[in-house]
Amino acid sequence: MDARFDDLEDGYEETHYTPASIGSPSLIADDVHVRYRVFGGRRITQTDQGLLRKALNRGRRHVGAVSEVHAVKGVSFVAHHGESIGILGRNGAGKSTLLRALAGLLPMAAGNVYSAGTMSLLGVNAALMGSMTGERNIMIGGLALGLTPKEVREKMPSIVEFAGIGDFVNLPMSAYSSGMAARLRFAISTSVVPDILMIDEALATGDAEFRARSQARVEEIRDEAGTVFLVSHSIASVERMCNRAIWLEQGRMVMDGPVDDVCAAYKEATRVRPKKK
Ligand SMILES: Nc1ncnc2c1ncn2[C@@H]1O[C@H](COP(=O)(O)OP(=O)(O)OP(=O)(O)O)[C@@H](O)[C@H]1O
Repeated sequence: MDARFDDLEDGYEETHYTPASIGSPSLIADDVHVRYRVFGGRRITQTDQGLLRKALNRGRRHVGAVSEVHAVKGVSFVAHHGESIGILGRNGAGKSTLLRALAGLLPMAAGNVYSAGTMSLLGVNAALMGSMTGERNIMIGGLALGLTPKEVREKMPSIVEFAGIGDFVNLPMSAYSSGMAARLRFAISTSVVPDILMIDEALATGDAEFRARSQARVEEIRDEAGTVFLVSHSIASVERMCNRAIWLEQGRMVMDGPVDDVCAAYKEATRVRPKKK
């Protein structure tokens, strides 16, 4: 067991949760591990200086220590159609890494992910191009989601309306506010109902009205028997939008269960207690 994991109060054990009324499995994560390799970051010692000189003489590009961050450590669960699963955890717990690995965007060091159906990851960094107009981004995004040019053109007005960007659609996205860009990203990514929608903090931006509309869209997707994953620092968002939650701590799954139980346990564990005098 990871030494720092012992610090967790009450020592929650990993659980394997199967909801009472479920659809068929949509995604299975089996003992998923993700490691990042990090170059540099250590104080240069005299030995390193010697190595550095040698490496430079040989014209190598990467010099310095290589270390590893074991960001996700053996996470397993089964997600079902019709479930909306919140992923909770403190900064650096491995939430975004897990989501990207589930979406197939990061290589896994070990383990497997099996999924049934199309996946769409909606993140703060989802690629839209600043130098292109909103219209062009909608076209490219739509094609990337598997629509034909004709289908994208048909959906264009509803995407623009949902995003609430009006005439800005004809301007380069570099002229958009961050909220407008986030709304357009959300509108494009959900214009085709994916079987599995993964949302990484993307709902944190936008005003109250847009948050309500995006929540309704997420519910629609869930109701169409899709599966939704939501990474958020807002426990309230997870409670509002999810029926199940997974809590990660330092890359490990601490708890998986009904959203109210997991949120209550997470709140209790992360509560700031006044120091005893
Ligand atoms: N590209 C990267 N290279 C090296 N280490 C990384 C990289 N991305 C993340 N990490 C490390 O992996 C661990 C998990 O990071 P991750 O971003 O998945 O956590 P998170 O729970 O989403 O955090 P946050 O809530 O702060 O967004 C952290 O220790 C982080 O420092």
